[in-house]
Amino acid sequence: MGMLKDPSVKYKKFTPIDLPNREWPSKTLDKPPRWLSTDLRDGNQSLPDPMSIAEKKEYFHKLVEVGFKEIEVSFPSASQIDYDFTRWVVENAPSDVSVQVLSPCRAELIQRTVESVKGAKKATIHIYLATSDCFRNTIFGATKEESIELAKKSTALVRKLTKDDPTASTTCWDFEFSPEAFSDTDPDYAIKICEAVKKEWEPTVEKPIIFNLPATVEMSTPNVYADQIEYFSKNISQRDTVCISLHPHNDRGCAVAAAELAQLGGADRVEGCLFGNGERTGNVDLVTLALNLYTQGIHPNLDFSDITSIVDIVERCNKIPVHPRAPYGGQLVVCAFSGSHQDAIKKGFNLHQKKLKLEKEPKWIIPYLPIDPADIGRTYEAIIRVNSQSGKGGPAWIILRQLELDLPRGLQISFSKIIQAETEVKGRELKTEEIIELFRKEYFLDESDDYHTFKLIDYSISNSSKGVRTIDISISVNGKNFELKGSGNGPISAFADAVSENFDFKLNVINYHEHSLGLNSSAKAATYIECNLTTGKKESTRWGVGIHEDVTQASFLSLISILNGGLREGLITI
Ligand SMILES: CC(=O)SCCNC(=O)CCNC(=O)[C@H](O)C(C)(C)COP(=O)(O)OP(=O)(O)OC[C@H]1O[C@@H](n2cnc3c(N)ncnc32)[C@H](O)[C@@H]1OP(=O)(O)O
Ligand SMILES: CC(C)C(=O)C(=O)O
Repeated sequence: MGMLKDPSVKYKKFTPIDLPNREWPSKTLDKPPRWLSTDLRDGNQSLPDPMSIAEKKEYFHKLVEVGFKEIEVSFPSASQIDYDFTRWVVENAPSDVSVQVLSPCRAELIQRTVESVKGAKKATIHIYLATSDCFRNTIFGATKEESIELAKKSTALVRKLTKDDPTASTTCWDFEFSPEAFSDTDPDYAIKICEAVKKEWEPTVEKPIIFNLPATVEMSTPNVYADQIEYFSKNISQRDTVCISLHPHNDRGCAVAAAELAQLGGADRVEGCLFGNGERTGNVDLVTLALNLYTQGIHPNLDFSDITSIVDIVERCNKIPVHPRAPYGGQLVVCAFSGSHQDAIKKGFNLHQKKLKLEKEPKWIIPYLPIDPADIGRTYEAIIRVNSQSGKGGPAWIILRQLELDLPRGLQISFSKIIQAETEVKGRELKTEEIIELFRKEYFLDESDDYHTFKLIDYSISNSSKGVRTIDISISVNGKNFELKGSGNGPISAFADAVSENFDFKLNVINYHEHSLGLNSSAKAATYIECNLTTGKKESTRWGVGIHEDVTQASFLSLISILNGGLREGLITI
């Protein structure tokens, strides 16, 4: 069948509400909302493979650990499993966590639902009733007035069984009403039914009623939902006795935007799921909402310092993977493959490290990284990964992070060619350990019993005349020992002179860099030397790397590293 040439014959454009004096566009988010997790209800009811009791318990503990104080744990009248789990929660929930349970406006189901939370320290009875024309007419065939009457009757029943029941007075009761499909409901009718419910419940400023205004199916652009919420917030009476809650689904992929804009419209609370699990395309992703606040300098009152453990439990219990590109928690979101991104991130971290020496907590201003991965328990190592799209910055970053070697630009370029060739041979990303192994092998950093390599055995340096140093070196190669003499304006030039005088190739130093490694007594020196290596008519440029406690010996090891490179490539023959 395929797409219609003119979809307007089948799909009606959503009619936005008329809100000429909307204020939300000029507001900003300055504080976190109240949060409700519905992972165990909306999230669970939509799973191909619903959570087991054990998984629900584990998940509940994680939600409490993260800091949720309002958790919708079940639809107790749905099954004995849901009912029994609710009883477990009642017995195990911390006293400051409100246990929320959901019921449709059906008397027998409301009774069962209230029964399920008897004895709870804090409990919220959440009832819902579809109010959009589509739902009301299609499902119930009820008039608007009939729906209002059903909502009033259901509220009165909840009240009778909870805050008005003296035998239930040990529980701190809250009440939530959802005009289901609010985002597709006539705004004035939504207010009318909620006014009727509020009149039945009689909330106070101290104990506000929760009106949860769901985008049960996301029908429009996020700004429209913001308008709907602002309109409701401005027109519901006794606003200070009302908590406006959001429950956006993600059918158009705009749930996060809708939730953020609707908070600007006046909402006080957000219902959603971790990493956006839930019916169809999911509920709004609470991780993204919370960390979006965090990266604006506003603590969300939820703790995602160990986001990896949260990803693990969400994936394991839902049996649905977190998308690799899910904001903040996705496996690929704190890593860069492309060379320019890697270069920018590496430079950003270098700058940040310098600022850390001057101030305790410098502002986080790193290209391409909106959040410090360490803040959410992610390692830097994962930030930069290397494939054929990477340039010199990626491998250099990994060498820096893993070996503390801060390669000079020329050596980065030289080593990146080795890496590029390897990524093309392998046709995939190179693992960190593969890059380290390639680096150590390329620059002979490991003691090798390979007979066909130069080894430094010993050396002594003396001052022969003003500014001239002489050196006696013992080196071995191909199992033979050589005693060499050389002189120069320093140890390195004297070493190069000794080698050049005694073998049929010349070493000419053109670049030198060094830095310390480690701290205090365990400190070592890392040296990086680039030389022109001339043998007969052949000339090549090579880098060498040397690490040793003594900076002079480190330099000599760099030169040895160059000689071994020349030997391996057949530039030098002994
Ligand atoms: C937007 C949401 O996610 S709301 C939460 C939805 N979650 C669930 O439904 C999960 C748990 N549900 C259940 O276990 C069952 O549906 C029960 C226990 C609620 C009802 O079971 P049953 O009586 O067998 O009804 P069944 O599951 O066949 O659903 C059909 C009934 O649902 C009612 N229904 C359909 N849509 C809705 C709705 N949006 N709101 C309220 N009731 C609805 C229908 O009116 C119908 O009632 P009827 O049988 O009296 O005509
Ligand atoms: C029960 C209600 C709040 C719901 O889940 C929805 O409208 O999506």
